[in-house]
Amino acid sequence: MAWSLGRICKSVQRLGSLSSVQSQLSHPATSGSVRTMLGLPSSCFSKTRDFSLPNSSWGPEMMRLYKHYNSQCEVVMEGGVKQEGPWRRLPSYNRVLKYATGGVYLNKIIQSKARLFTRNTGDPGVAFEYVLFFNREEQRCVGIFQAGHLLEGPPGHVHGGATATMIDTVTGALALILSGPVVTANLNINYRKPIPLGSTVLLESSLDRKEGKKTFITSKVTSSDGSKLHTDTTALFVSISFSNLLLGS
Ligand SMILES: CCCCC/C=C\C/C=C\C/C=C\C/C=C\CCCC(=O)SCCNC(=O)CCNC(=O)[C@H](O)C(C)(C)COP(=O)(O)OP(=O)(O)OC[C@H]1O[C@@H](n2cnc3c(N)ncnc32)[C@H](O)[C@@H]1OP(=O)(O)O
Repeated sequence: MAWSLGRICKSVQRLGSLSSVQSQLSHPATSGSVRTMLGLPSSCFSKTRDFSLPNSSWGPEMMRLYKHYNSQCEVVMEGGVKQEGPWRRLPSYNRVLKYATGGVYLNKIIQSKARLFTRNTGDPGVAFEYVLFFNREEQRCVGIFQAGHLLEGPPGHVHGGATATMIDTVTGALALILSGPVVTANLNINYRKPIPLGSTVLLESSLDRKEGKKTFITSKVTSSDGSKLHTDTTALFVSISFSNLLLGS
């Protein structure tokens, strides 16, 4: 059933409430948490597969880092009492809003087939495999990224655009959590060392500063053991009126 524009805008106004985003992120992630986080009913979402959970394509390094951060999402206290840890895993779906991004004016086929392009391959492991974790206290996000063989740029290495996509994803997620609806205004990437295809790398992003509508985030990509610097980045996100985005203006 198609959504009326009024209903979409109403939901989006709730999305604009940073406190609701923050309060949801202060609770353990569940499959429905993003829905609740965005203040949208389930009919606004398409597939519910959470792509940030391990699958058979994840290699040993990807699993090691995943377990490292995931184990810090919940800590067991004396007496076996479980308590929230410093990190939250961020669930990830291939479509957040069925009718987002000017979608109300788009061709219905485009609307129904549109997918988040980092999550649009059927076969696990061939392109972007990643999971994001958020640390509220430290105001930072980490991404663990395993680069599949379809992301080749220079022979045997990851395409710089694919790396930029992952940097945008991790810095964008942090900006969104900290500032509400934003768009990337500037992404300044220094490529220091190529990333071998098939390898797992760590993306770390942290808040530099906020100035009015602007949120500045810094980020680096390293090898999974942190010994090799692949990129360093500064990013600027600008707060937007989310309803303008939906209306296509
Ligand atoms: C995108 C949806 C966001 C919401 C998503 C919701 C749910 C998502 C859930 C999960 C997320 C899943 C995946 C997310 C993954 C990655 C995130 C991807 C994000 C993107 O991939 S997003 C697409 C690419 N992105 C664009 O498509 C932007 C096009 N662009 C514009 O929409 C405008 O250009 C805008 C709004 C940027 C500026 O609007 P404007 O021109 O009206 O300027 P405005 O006055 O508002 O600027 C205020 C202050 O920013 C300064 N400023 C502006 N631009 C600057 C620049 N480039 N360099 C330096 N400073 C700049 C001004 O100088 C002023 O500074 P001051 O206040 O100091 O004067």
